[in-house]
Amino acid sequence: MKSPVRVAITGAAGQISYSLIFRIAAGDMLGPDQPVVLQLLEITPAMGALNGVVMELNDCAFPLVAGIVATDDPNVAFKDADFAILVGARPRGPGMERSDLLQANAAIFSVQGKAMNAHANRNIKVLIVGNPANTNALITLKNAPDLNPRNITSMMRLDHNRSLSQIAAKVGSHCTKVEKMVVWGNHSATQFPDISHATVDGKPVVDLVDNDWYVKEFIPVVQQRGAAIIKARGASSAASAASAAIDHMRSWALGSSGQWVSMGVYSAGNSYGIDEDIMYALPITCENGEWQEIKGLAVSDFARGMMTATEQELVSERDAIAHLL
Ligand SMILES: NC(=O)c1ccc[n+]([C@@H]2O[C@H](COP(=O)([O-])OP(=O)(O)OC[C@H]3O[C@@H](n4cnc5c(N)ncnc54)[C@H](O)[C@@H]3O)[C@@H](O)[C@H]2O)c1
Ligand SMILES: O=C(O)C[C@H](O)C(=O)O
Repeated sequence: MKSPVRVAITGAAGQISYSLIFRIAAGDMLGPDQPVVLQLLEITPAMGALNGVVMELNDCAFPLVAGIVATDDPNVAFKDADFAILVGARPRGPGMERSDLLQANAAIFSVQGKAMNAHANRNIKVLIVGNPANTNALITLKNAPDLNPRNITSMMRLDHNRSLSQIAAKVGSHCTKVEKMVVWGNHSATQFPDISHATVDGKPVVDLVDNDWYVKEFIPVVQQRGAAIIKARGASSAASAASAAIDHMRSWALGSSGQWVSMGVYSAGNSYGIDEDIMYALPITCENGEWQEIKGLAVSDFARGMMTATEQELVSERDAIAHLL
């Protein structure tokens, strides 16, 4: 057995965490030989509910759980953390504009960025899930100047996985046969799920589907999938979001075995001419605990238009919270 690593999770009494924490505890994220200390953060009014989650975790008697910390203090939650998954965020309330949502979350993520900067392991791997995830990640990064910006990422893996499954269903294959999918940009309705490089069983997807399906069905379905789940379930995606967070962290920590994944990363130095001060999802491979951008992919005029639209949205989100950076 390895020595335990510390995994901080925020929003730990919420619905995503109710799936996420138990799967981490079962070894799905870091492997069956990696014990974990779970460091769970909630707001003070939710500490009772968090206590219930801790009771259930104890009742599972997970072999890999080496300790549990439940707290409403970010300085305690992030202490020596090796991994952090920031799920807790302020949801949009009635009458709230997108800019109000950005401001409310800016307050949360600046406090948490500062706490990680002060207390976390210097090599901490951070994933932001709480929406608006990319811009929350940018705020976190700006408030953690002593951490390597490469160690702060935002979640696009749910969009990536949704894309794999839509393509597999369309061509009558399995999602494990779909490779080289890329989702660019923001985790929002402007995201660009790009099939130009994708293959199924090695065959180009663009040869297997028609362009009308790609532009008029596939792209809008993936862009709007979060809203469709909310409509169907009466609540936003939770188990699938947790599963994507597990996939993101596992690929990053243990490697993606040459597979392409989509991750929201700090855009400095990107090879696609994207604004260099946003969190933008790029095509990525992971090896030895590091992510690498896949550089130099061909970009058609159509793709460039889509990549620019989602870039512009991220720039305007950054502008809306610029005074807080
Ligand atoms: N990036 C993605 O792909 C993706 C997918 C699905 C959902 N989401 C987002 O994830 C977030 C969480 O979703 P959920 O369904 O679990 O919501 P939820 O409301 O069930 O849980 C959120 C939890 O966060 C807690 N919280 C709020 N502020 C906090 C703070 N400052 N510190 C610690 N905890 C805090 C709340 O008390 C609550 O328990 C939402 O913002 C949602 O939009 C993102
Ligand atoms: O919470 C949402 O708005 C949707 C969520 O981000 C999702 O993609 O399922």
